[in-house]
Amino acid sequence: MSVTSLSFPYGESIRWFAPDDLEALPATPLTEWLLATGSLTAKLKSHCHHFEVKVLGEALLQTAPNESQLPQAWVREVLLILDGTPWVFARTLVPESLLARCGDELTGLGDRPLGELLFSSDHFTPGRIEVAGFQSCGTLASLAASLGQNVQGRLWGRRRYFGCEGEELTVSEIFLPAAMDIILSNQ
Ligand SMILES: C=C(O[C@@H]1C=C(C(=O)O)C=C[C@H]1O)C(=O)O
Repeated sequence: MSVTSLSFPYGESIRWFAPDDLEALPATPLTEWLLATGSLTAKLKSHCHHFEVKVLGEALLQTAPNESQLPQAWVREVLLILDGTPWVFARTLVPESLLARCGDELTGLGDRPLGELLFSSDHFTPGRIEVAGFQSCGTLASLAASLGQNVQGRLWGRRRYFGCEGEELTVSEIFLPAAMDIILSNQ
């Protein structure tokens, strides 16, 4: 699968909301995925025979506008691929101050799922979940198109906070059109 002629980073500036602050959440099957509190990796693996993490890029970068109070962070962007179909675009932001304490674990993941670290290590505590439904007119739509998935209408995603020694890293997970079609066809 040739991912795209675009280049990392792909993340867009997305306005996130607490679930209760949204006027409407999407259909129940998708909302269940958005609000699931366990590892998304584990949940995705239960829906496929072959699970793959494709790393799109990792680097210390400036954060997107309105994305973080931090001017820059360690950014990891991946595609989570089920039986050859990209289901999720994920973007993780790690504060530099956190890198100094547990950076090796986070920056040395490679194509191992981040969730296997976050949900196995005592260093990290899963925190609050925010949700967003947005019209992507930027790099995420282009990325999806390059994957043969055309964005029709809104994309839905979530942003989760993971605490570590008084700091927080964030993991944003955007469900791509192919995933939304499959999830919503199970209504
Ligand atoms: C946070 C998790 O890790 C998953 C794996 C990611 C990665 O490898 O970069 C990013 C987002 C997650 O969907 C999880 O499994 O819940």
